[in-house]
Amino acid sequence: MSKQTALVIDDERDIRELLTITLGRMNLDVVTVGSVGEAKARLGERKFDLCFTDMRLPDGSGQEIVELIARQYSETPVAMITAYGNVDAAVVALKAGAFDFVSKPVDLAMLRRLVQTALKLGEERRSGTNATESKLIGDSPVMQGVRATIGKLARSQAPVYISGESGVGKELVARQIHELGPRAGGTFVPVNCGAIPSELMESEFFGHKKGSFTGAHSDKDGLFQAAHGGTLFLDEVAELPLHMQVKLLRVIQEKSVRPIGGRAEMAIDVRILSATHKNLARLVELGQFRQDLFYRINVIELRVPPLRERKEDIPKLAGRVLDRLGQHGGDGPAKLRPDALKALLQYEFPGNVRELENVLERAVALCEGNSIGVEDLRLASATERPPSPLPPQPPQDTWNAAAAPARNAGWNEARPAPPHLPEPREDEGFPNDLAAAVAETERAAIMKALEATRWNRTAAARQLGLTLRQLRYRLEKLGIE
Ligand SMILES: Nc1ncnc2c1ncn2[C@@H]1O[C@H](COP(=O)(O)OP(=O)(O)OP(=O)(O)O)[C@@H](O)[C@H]1O
Repeated sequence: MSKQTALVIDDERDIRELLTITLGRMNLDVVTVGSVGEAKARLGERKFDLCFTDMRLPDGSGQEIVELIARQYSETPVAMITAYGNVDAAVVALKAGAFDFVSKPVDLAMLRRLVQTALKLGEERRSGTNATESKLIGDSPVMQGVRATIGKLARSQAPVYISGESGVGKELVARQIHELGPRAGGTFVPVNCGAIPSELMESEFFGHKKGSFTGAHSDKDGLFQAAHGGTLFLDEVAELPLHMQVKLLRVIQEKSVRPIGGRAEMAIDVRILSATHKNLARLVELGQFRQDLFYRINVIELRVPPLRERKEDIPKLAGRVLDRLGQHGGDGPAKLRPDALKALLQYEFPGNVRELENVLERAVALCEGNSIGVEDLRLASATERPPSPLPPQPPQDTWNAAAAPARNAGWNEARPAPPHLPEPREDEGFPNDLAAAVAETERAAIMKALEATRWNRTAAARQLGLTLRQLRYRLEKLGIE
């Protein structure tokens, strides 16, 4: 197999050399350049498996490169090398599609972990546009219905409201609608509406101008601008506070946004997909969600059925999860014994596919000899199981999956919500190693959530406003077993 190749864009010779040596030791070929112009030329010549770019370059910015890669070479994971102390730039880069950032001075252990994760990500992305398609597993009639509807919805530009219980795959479906449609070249921006503090929401969605409020040190684009030409996925849309609902409605209607402190409206071209596990129609009745906004976003509804309505998909889903988990271990994928498979088929899965992933991940850790038995699954019995938190299902419409075929949905995923760090007090000065301080804060928050949930990663991820995948990425990055 030919060696994987990384592109390093930095005008500092020392950094180029450091990365060349470190990546070389990881068996990667390295191409180095010192400017945006050269980087563009190299990117046009060949495919890279990974890219590192400095933020400030003599003829432009690393941000340009991140955006270019997100647009044209989206299978190449790109990490931003940020100047010491510049978290804001890192967040901007993450929003633009960078998968991570590296602070100078570069910590070699962190760098190595980052490279490993990036290469995995790249492989996942490269497994094809069909990656998404093949990722949405299930041949049950209801899932065939979901796929057929996704195909139709991908060709339309209408807002789609994706309903369904927690963990059924709503985000996955939203991504597929984006990727199979004409906006696939644009950015898919997932936003977990429940994870953004209310006071930051307006700035996060619409951006702000320098000096418009304390702390607005520079102009900043919002999520709408980031999704321009692509898709904005409003996950947990029911969590939007009423004042934001009004503002969002206006933007959807006017197709333009005005950043906080800005004078001019900016035209935006964004397709809105939204999702929640709550019963939005019921929230409208209760006056907790604006009816006018509900009608705007719920132009078409796509319901993703719970896993218990498609139990025949469980073996294939389980097989895929075990294959994925097996790639990290030495003994290859674990296998389910017949008693374990039977138990999975009988179980109701209130947490749906996410719970199945969680159960199998734990079972792989517990089982002996790579063979999973029923005792390794530790499934809750009907009596000890908490009552289903699931709301009554909203009514279905003609696009609905159960009737015909069809439907399914972060800051998150590629753009995780950054941890909310306490503002450094002036008298405290700044940490002398920002990356380590950020990692420490992240580690503390994650450990707290894991302990509070007795190491139930699914529940911990939910508490942290992350997807399970994001949490896993962070656990791996921070070396938490
Ligand atoms: N049909 C499927 N095939 C393969 N993986 C799936 C499928 N459905 C869901 N998953 C996996 O299950 C996990 C949960 O999916 P996802 O995050 O899309 O659910 P969700 O409905 O958006 O959850 P929430 O309501 O909590 O945000 C993810 O890891 C996703 O990849």
